[in-house]
Amino acid sequence: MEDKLEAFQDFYPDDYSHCYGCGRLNEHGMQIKSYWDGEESVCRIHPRDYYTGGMKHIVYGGLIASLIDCHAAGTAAAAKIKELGQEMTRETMPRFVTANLNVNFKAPTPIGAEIELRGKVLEIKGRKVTIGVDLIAEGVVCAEGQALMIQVKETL
Ligand SMILES: CCCCCCCCCCCCCCCC(=O)SCCNC(=O)CCNC(=O)[C@H](O)C(C)(C)COP(=O)(O)OP(=O)(O)OC[C@H]1O[C@@H](n2cnc3c(N)ncnc32)[C@H](O)[C@@H]1OP(=O)(O)O
Repeated sequence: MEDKLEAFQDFYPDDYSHCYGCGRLNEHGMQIKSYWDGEESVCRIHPRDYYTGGMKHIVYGGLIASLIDCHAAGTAAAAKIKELGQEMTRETMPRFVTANLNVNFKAPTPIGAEIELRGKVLEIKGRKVTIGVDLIAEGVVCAEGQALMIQVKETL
């Protein structure tokens, strides 16, 4: 039976599915999955307990940045295809890479808690899509990110 495709990342073609954060074909990666939830995008993940940041009970900041980055990349692709009025398919899904990423770390992110990433499309300007992402754990916004994603030219 064919796999059911539904997360944004499921629509990345095989050649583009090796990202450590979001590539479904990277067996060592986090394989995050992002979805629409109304006008926002959402991703939920339980990072493994060895992603510690200095102290045993705190998530590593680089991992937090990676999660925000990959959720923003998926959201940018999904937002662009929505703007074009097209369906997500492996043939049509545009590919975006990060040109700029800013993360504000607001509170320690506890290890062991489910992390929720909520993305908002802030601007779509041609190939440039700006996404804001809140990273939430135990009801607290632990980090806020903003990413400028650029659609790669060969996928236009
Ligand atoms: C490349 C091949 C790999 C393909 C893979 C695809 C993978 C799809 C699967 C998903 C995977 C997800 C992965 C997670 C997200 C990463 O982690 S991606 C990895 C980290 N990011 C990178 O490696 C990107 C490295 N940088 C680059 O390749 C190129 O600089 C970029 C970002 C593609 C831009 O190059 P370009 O297409 O030649 O852009 P260019 O025409 O110069 O500029 C376009 C516009 O963007 C603006 N711009 C460009 N860079 C910046 C910047 N840093 N700051 C502000 N504005 C900027 C320009 O000013 C310009 O604006 P306008 O004049 O149009 O208003």
